[in-house]
Amino acid sequence: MEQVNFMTWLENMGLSHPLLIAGPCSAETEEQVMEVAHALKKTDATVFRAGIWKPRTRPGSFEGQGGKALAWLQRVKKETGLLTAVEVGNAQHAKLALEFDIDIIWIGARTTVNPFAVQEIADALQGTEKIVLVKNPINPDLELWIGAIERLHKSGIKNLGAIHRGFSTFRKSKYRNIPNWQIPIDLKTKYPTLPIINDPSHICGEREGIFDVSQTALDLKFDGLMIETHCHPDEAWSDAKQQITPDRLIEITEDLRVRRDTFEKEEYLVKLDALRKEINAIDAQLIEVLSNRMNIVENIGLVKKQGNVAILQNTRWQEILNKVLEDGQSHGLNRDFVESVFKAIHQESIDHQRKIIDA
Ligand SMILES: C=C(O[C@@H]1C=C(C(=O)O)C=C[C@H]1O)C(=O)O
Repeated sequence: MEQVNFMTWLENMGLSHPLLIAGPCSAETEEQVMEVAHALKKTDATVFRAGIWKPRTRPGSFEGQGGKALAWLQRVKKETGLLTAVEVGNAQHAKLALEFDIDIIWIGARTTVNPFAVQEIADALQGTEKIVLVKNPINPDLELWIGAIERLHKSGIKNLGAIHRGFSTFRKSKYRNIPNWQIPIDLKTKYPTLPIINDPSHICGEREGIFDVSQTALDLKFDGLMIETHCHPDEAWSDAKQQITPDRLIEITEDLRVRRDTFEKEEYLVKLDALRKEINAIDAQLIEVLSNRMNIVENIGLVKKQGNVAILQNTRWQEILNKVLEDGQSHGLNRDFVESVFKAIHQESIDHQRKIIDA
């Protein structure tokens, strides 16, 4: 995909703050949709979202009102001036969204994982001037996310963007979908102008964490937020726990801080420069230390080869891991961080020893 300015559609909105997309998880009734939309007029929201085709994990949950809710969204636009956004899961949905003049069409996380479905949607939307956003796939796979965006781009769709809604995990976590911030950062590195919207509602899966995740997103220079909003969240037909009221949305956006891209004052730049030099020196030391460690690991590999002993020595590895976790804690380092660093080191040690033993 060539580097074009993907930011144009967002710049054309002329906003003085990050883009805010808000609205209920699901369009339930025409009254509910209109009530939320009118309440959102007093917030910073520019776009009204509502799910009308809901991919549910198991049958029997509310699966959305389907095509008939598209007319309700048209009424939202007419009465409130808000732009409208829906999720599409197949080509038929995409065609209907175009027919009903929906402004923003997004591809859901469960659809992004399937290149066949994405291609069919890209074909249905071919050449559209509408804004098309791609949610990250449920699994932490940057290439799959990029692939979906590229399919749309190849279909002549210029007004593109991404939505970061977090990733499924088997690990216990305070999030419903772990953010894995490095993945959207990698996407931004590859396509610097591609707008990325953060979806704290799906990352958190509950109301409490929404402010913190939104602030993190703004600190990482995300271009907007998509926050599920409902006038009576506890009575919502889907995802009741993660929806907030329009009043709470106002409180959150008032408290959020938008940071500058770069420092304006020289004195800060001087301080920053000195600290960055220290970081550079420490990074050089880290590389040196890691390389020394691998040399010793390789020597152990030679001994193992002579003795015909297996690479993995789990008792020793557990002893190391427990020791570093303890040391890490006393140095104020996050446990998950220390664990993932040392697991990566252990994996690399195994790879180095394999080269020695299998040589
Ligand atoms: C280096 C060794 O080989 C493997 C790698 C380890 C490490 O990187 O610290 C620890 C145990 C082994 O699974 C070893 O046996 O000590």
